[in-house]
Amino acid sequence: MPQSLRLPARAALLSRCLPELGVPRRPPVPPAANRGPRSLAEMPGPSPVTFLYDLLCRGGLRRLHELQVEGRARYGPVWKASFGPILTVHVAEAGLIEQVLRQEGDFPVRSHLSSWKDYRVCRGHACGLLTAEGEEWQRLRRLLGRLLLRPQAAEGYAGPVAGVVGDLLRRLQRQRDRHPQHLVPDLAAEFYKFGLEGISSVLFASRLGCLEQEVPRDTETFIRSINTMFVMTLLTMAMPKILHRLFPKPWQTFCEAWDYMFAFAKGHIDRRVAEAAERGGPAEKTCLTDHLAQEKVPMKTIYGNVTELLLAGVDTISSTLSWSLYELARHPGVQAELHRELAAALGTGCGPSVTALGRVPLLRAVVKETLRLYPVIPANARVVPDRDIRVGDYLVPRKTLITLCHYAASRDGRLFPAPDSFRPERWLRRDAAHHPFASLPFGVGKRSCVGRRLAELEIHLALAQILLRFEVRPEPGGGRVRPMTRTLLVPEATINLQFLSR
Ligand code: HEM
Repeated sequence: MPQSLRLPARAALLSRCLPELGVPRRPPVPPAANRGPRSLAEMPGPSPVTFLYDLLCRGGLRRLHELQVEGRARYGPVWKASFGPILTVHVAEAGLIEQVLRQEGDFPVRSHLSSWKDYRVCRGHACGLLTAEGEEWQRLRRLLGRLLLRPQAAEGYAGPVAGVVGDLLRRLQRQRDRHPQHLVPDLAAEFYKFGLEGISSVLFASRLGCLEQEVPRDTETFIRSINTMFVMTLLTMAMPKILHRLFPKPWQTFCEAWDYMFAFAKGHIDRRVAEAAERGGPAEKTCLTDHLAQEKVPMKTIYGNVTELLLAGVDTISSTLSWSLYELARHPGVQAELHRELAAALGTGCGPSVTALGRVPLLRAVVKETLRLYPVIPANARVVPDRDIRVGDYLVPRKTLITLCHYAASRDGRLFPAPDSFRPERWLRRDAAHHPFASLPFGVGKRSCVGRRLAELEIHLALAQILLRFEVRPEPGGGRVRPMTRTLLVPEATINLQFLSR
């Protein structure tokens, strides 16, 4: 690894503390020796027909993450492919992902061809932080960054989140007590409910009852709508718009799922705002909706943002928790060591605090390793709208969609020996091969995940409490569960684990 690719320690520390500052400045990657850049026409890649064949006949959209690995093996770290009507340049190597992200500019654009944005335009909804662009995005980002990303802000949510973790434990206990083998079936479904309850406690300071014995029907429908919307996202993007008229079902289903999510969020926001108006003063417990209302953010903008935050806080948390426990169950040695460290740092009896969890680096390493193997967002994207950019040996024309293949990059054997193995210890002693852009589950820089601190808080608190209370084991006779792409990377089959009391 060239020295220039390693982050100076202080810059790395600064970027971790202040992700808002953007991608840390480092010298640009030097051009290939004695050669001008190649054009897009010279870039290798499958023909549209081959790509379509791969998609439709070899496992479809669910295998998109594997196609990243195959693409890199076949064409090298940069290749082009047409995804339906969209031509996209795939970049599947840490150094080149870094090169793209360093050129993303002041207002990074994730994608200019998004069915999510089309839906908002179609229904007249405001964009939230996920879908907004330009100065509108920057205004929202400053505001939400202050309310979610500052360490003190996220720690302020520890109380409500700990309450939700308590409910999760009671629910897991009930589920495993019901089963003769102490199995909790379909863990991801349990953690969807936890994710939704957790993010709602932060957004509305109220509880939805997702973790009660009887789950309210509207929360079940909300979770189903998220699933449907994600399944339809790739399909609606891959279909040229003209086909929406000929085969209206996918676009209709996609819109109905969003309609439900917007209506669900609006109901909760309106209730919260009405309660505040009735009280005529600040509530005892404030929440993000209160903060946005106090900042005089227009209601339409609050609806747009809260809907997107609700959505962003469900699958991401569920997938990460499910895979973490799945891998810990398959690696009893790591689980035993983590349990030992948690018990030593937190003692038994009292619940873990954020400060105490900071004394368990293995917990953080387990989550990082889980997200390296199963990045919830297996492929991200960037578009540089106003200039051509250099990517490796190529000059990529402005406005080209660039797919950042994080799944392939984080399973690159040159940077992660035994790349398909779960080895959390690799994060405890970083070796010379460490590259800061090789595993970027939360992204990096100005447009990185605004919910990162909240997500880590939820995941760390939940894992610590679960492991202090239970030993998790694989389902007796259960097979290997692989990931699949459903826009996000999720388990292909249900993850069922045994929960044995400690
Ligand atoms: C394990 C959990 C999570 C993972 C792995 C994750 C990952 C990501 C990634 C990769 C991005 C895109 C970054 C980029 O384009 O550079 C992102 C953006 C975002 N995430 Fe998360 N996320 C998680 C949890 C959450 C939670 C709990 C929330 C809600 C509070 C959230 C809210 C958002 C928002 C609003 C954005 C858009 C930020 C922007 O465009 O400025 N995420 N997330």
